[in-house]
Amino acid sequence: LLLAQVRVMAQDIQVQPSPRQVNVTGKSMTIPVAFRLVGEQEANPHAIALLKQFLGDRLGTEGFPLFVGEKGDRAVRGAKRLIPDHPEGYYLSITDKAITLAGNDERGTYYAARTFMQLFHEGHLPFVGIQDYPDVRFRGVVEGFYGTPWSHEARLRQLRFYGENKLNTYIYGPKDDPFHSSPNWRKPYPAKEAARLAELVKVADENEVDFVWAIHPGLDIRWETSDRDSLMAKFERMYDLGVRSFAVFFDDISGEGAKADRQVELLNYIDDHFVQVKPDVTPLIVCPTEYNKGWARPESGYLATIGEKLNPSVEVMWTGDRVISEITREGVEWIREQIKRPAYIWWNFPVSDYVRDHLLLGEVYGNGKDIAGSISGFVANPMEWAEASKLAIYCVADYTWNMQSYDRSRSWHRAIRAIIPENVEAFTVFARHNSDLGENVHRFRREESVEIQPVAERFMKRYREGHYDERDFLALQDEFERVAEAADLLLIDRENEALIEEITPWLHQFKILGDAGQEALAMIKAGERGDRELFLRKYNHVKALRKRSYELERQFNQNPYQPGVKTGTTVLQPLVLDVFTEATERFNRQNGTDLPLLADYSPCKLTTNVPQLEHLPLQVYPSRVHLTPLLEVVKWPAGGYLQLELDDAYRIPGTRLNFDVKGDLSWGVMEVSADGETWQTVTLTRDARGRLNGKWEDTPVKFVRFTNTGEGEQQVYLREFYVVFSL
Ligand SMILES: CCCCCN1[C@H](CO)[C@@H](O)[C@@H](O)[C@@H]1CC(=O)NC
Repeated sequence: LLLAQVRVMAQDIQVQPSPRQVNVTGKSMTIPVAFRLVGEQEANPHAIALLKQFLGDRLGTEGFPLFVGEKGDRAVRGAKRLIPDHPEGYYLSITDKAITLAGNDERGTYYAARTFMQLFHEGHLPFVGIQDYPDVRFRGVVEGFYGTPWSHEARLRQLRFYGENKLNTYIYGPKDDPFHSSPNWRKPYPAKEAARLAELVKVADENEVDFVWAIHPGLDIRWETSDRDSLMAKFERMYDLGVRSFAVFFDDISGEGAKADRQVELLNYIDDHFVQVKPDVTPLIVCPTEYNKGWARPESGYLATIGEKLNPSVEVMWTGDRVISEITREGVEWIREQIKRPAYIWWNFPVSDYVRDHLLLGEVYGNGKDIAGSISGFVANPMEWAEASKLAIYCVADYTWNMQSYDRSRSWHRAIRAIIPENVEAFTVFARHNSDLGENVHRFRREESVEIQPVAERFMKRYREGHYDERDFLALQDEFERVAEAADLLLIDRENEALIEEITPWLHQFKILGDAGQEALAMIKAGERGDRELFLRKYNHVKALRKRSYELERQFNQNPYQPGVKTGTTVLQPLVLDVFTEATERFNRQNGTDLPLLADYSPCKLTTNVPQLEHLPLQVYPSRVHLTPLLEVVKWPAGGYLQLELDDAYRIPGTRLNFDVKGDLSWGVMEVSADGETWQTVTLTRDARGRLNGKWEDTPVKFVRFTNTGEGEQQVYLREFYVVFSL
């Protein structure tokens, strides 16, 4: 046995998530050529399987002793006192005599094995004593977004990723799976999907992940025993597929399904007659209809009913003070009072189904580090891009395991190394400029391009004043070069093909951004040197790049909500536009020319007095304006209006309203106006799919508005609202 000559200090211990207590002697040993497992019969079989697969042919009947087991098992009898008395806790020790992996429970042993595997790096084993356990009981991901559900392969990769990062929960709840939600929640999965779900459950088990199957019945549930029995039967079928963890989602619904006492009656029934009678089913989870403070209405008594009448063993989910929000101590203490139990956090990040043209690759920050004692779970709702979501998921794993030691920047950098170790630098450049959401209906924003932002701001200010600092110019040029380089390096990356496939449209957009940035800066230099020919070359190149960018937007990631491919929208894109505009305006003044600037205006302005519509982004095309549809129920007060003001007077060959609403739309009227004063009503006709169509072929108009002229508030789903206009 050779004592390795390297000293290993606590900070050299690269274990993810960060362990709670690490004691080192500073010494280490070379890795034994052979190990013998002690305790195989009693220890968690998944931990044993993992170790066997990892150690491979180093494993034999002779060799360095590796004791594995749970508290009480013979193999780890000596370590009993050292095992933390917490769910999923473990004690790990490496000495020159033996290695011990001792779990407080089966999952703890599995985590000890995972930590042991991480200590193998760099070819030696540090002499160490680790006592570790997670802050948050249930940690993981809720696949709960609108949009294309993750593929089967993506889900398998996710489950293995959770095993590696000590996440123990995956909640299956894709809004657009018809067997999870309406219309087929009552029906069993077809054979093929059922087999896939069974495989997911198996792989989840192997990775010590609870596979939670969620049902979303609220859109059309009837409060009768027939639907209750349908739901129970569906849970039984999922149980037969191997599912041992269940959830009921009542989010994003209105009407009958939203009634608290009915929901509670059903949930208690499920708890009493299914969860509590099965020997091996984990606590039932519910997502309430009032799932954030912004939507909680004390007068409705909804949360009070949940708090007082729902069985205490049922977990209640919560997204925070708003639908998309940072989770604070104050916020979780508030909800705990209402529901009379710690909340099970459903964190709506990095979900991007309301900003589908953006990738959210930034750091995970803003959540309190002092909330562990007040919550029972914390699951992240991800993007439809499974691999790209791993960046945030990795950080959530770090944060929920050991909050106090969580470091947002260290975690983010480690996440990138874990996901794409061969192209860390390139992906870091890409991710730091693809993290903000842009203007959105939830007004949730994230930092972006943090390092270069002050340089860009200072440069533009001084450039406009006529004396920029050359060092700032060079720093910006360098960043745009890195952008272009990163895009090309990542486009040919073959190490994580699934990731590259997801982000390829954004990589092409990123390359264009890098080139456009460099060329816009070159316009400045050409202008200063009075080199008209060079200036015009660069000017035309930037315009061509802009056009390519626009065409890319039309070609990729088409969806009815936020189609297109946005990148660097908070700092770099505006900078390119500002530099181009300023340089061109100077050139025009110096040369008496009238080179057009880039068309980046929006020919349409939205005004409304309906709160949920106030910040609705518009999708503007050459002759059409789309409102971004909303996923949630819109409360449209009497007198509430939505108005579009066009940039000129147009005829309207077609306009379409698609409000998914119970009953007719007699309470609303669509009108047009040329001056915003006198209005004419547009006749709307309902088509086969219930959508309302209208048009205005008379005198051209500038304004289109829709008003609730009825008596009371209406609740609608704003599925589609667009106006086609033509000169
Ligand atoms: C604003 C209500 C629409 C949906 C809100 N969030 C997410 C963000 O868009 C979306 O993925 C949807 O599943 C989810 C619903 C939700 O937050 N439930 C607790």
